[in-house]
Amino acid sequence: MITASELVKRFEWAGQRVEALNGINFSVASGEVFGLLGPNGAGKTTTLRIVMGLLRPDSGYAEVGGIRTGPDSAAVRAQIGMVSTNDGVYPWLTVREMLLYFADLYAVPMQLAKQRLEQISERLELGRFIDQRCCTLSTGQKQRVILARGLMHDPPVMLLDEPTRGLDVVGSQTVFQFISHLKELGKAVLLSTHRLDEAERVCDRFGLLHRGCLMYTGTLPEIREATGKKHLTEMFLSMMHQTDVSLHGDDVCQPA
Ligand SMILES: Nc1ncnc2c1ncn2[C@@H]1O[C@H](COP(=O)(O)OP(=O)(O)OP(=O)(O)O)[C@@H](O)[C@H]1O
Repeated sequence: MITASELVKRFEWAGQRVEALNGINFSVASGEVFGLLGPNGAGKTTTLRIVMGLLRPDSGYAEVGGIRTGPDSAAVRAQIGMVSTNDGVYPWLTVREMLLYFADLYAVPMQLAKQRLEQISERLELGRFIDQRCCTLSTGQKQRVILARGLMHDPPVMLLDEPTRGLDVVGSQTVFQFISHLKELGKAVLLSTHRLDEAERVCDRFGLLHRGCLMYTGTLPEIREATGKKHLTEMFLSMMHQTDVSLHGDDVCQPA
């Protein structure tokens, strides 16, 4: 459902060149949760933005449902629900108004949108604050609304960029239960997170990203075998140590 092929992205900033992605490859099938894990600045958000079609790669490509993504690919965006903590909610609309407005933007018929709203509201427990203005919501409530918004047009693909950022344990738990639910619905889910413990529970496969390189890709047993480490946290630390050593005086990292 999602394919990333040899994605390369560089940024120029204040005369400095940043190699945000160095030719990464992965795929995510329907009904699969793929965890894109990496430290700050590894290139996770850049990857998600390319898949969403918000950024154009310098080379390589991303496809969703067999269609190349890019800033002009409205057909691709209709297939994707994007959840990012940077997304604002409309402060003066109530939760209900905002979710129905987003359904309308995606041309979902009003009757169907209302049905979806009811189902999603039940699943994410929005009922208590659904008629409250978004500016009055707590961080956790707002995040549940953002998750709901990504689902109003029932897309086959969900991109979740740090969906638990700023949430407490209970809020994070709700989000991860929601991700399991997306999997049951047969969605292809691309998840970027720092919550390695939760990722270990909910993801089917992983990509360990560091400095724009996908160092390891596979199921947990496959990455365990490749790294000789049991838990994601240990794999993660070992990967960072290895690349820090190999990057000394060099700008190119070597995926394993
Ligand atoms: N628009 C931009 N202009 C310049 N540099 C950028 C831009 N967007 C991203 N970068 C750089 O590209 C690299 C990857 O950034 P990205 O946001 O993809 O990382 P990330 O893995 O999502 O990090 P985090 O976990 O901190 O959110 C970083 O060095 C970042 O500073």
